[in-house]
Amino acid sequence: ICKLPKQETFTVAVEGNIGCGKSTFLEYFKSSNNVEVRSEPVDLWKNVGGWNSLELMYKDAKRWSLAFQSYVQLTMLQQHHKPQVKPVKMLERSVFSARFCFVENLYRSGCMPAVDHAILEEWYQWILANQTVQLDLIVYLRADPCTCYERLKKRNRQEETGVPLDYLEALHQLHEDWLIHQRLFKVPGHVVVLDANKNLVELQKEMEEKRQEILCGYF
Ligand SMILES: Cc1cc2cn([C@H]3C[C@H](O)[C@@H](CO)O3)c(=O)nc2[nH]1
Repeated sequence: ICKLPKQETFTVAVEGNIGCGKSTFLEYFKSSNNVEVRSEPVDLWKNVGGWNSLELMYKDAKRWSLAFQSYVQLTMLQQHHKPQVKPVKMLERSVFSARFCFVENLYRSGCMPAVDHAILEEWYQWILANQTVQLDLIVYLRADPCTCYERLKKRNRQEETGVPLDYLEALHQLHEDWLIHQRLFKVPGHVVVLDANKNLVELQKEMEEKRQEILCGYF
């Protein structure tokens, strides 16, 4: 068996590209009675004071990505900080993927003005310095961009209808740099990689095999 880390609570973040299968993964772990799952607050992003900030960002990233990503930052922080009842807290993405994948992608692709990026970066540095953002393990659902693109199309989320394959390719590269090559940014905690190209049945088998590693977080 594996040993639970000495701290009484254990935080796992499920990371991966758009359409990689995170919701399926979270569904699977929802059934465990010692895990509490915190899905991405997409509904908040789609309705903040009556505005759909997600749609605005996809429609005009230059104008709205700072607004959207700063709201993502706030809501993700709230997810990190909601008091935990069960021993394992499983987050869908984190403040880390917000910064290293999504914000980085918007900035590098020229969709986010440098001043907006600089302001978000200050927020991020302050949060890391002043807030205890606990993260013990990252589960990386690693899938090819084309697989994600097929699933994104099938899911057919209204705000994502204009997302091109190369957007997913850029996000894929940033996830790989962050979680596999670990060149640019330090990864918090330990990374468990699952092959999310697999279909549901095969992926469930892999999740079962790695369940101990994911839930007990032995390193
Ligand atoms: C942390 C974080 C999650 C996240 C999701 N998204 C987008 C990708 C999907 O279209 C949608 C739901 O994940 O939100 C984003 O643009 N920036 C983000 N940052």
